[in-house]
Amino acid sequence: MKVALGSDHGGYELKEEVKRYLEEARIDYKDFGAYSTDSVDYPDIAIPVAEAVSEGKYERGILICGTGIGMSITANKFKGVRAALCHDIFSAKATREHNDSNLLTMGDRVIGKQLALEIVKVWLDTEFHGGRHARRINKIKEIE
Ligand SMILES: O=C(CO)[C@H](O)[C@H](O)[C@H](O)COP(=O)(O)O
Repeated sequence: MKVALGSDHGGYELKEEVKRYLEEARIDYKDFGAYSTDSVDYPDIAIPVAEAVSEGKYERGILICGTGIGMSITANKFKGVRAALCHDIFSAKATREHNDSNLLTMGDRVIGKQLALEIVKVWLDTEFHGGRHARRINKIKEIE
């Protein structure tokens, strides 16, 4: 699995932790920035990451800002991107099983590092359940 990873300045510290986790787990990823805590506009990072997922260059994306909201709003503008803002384990698991979400967003100013890394692990490891959920996703695809 290839993961496109990005953050703005508000999510930089957590992105670096997620990078360390992906490296330890031997999961292939590309860091699309930010590369420091210098202020950057979240769409400037969300757009290339969501585009890469939309075009199928990366199977999954992870975007982190202060709240995860700006990243989620931006990423969900892209065809085929199903971005899910998750700050708990239940939602992270459910959004994979039910929504086949291909992009995870989180807020570094909202949750702690340990919970965030557990969310990343569950979200990456959980399979889509298909069935009735696929029918619902197809209805979303029809309006894209
Ligand atoms: O996009 C956001 C809110 O939806 C993010 O939390 C940003 O990180 C935040 O808006 C950045 O705020 P700052 O005051 O410029 O650090």
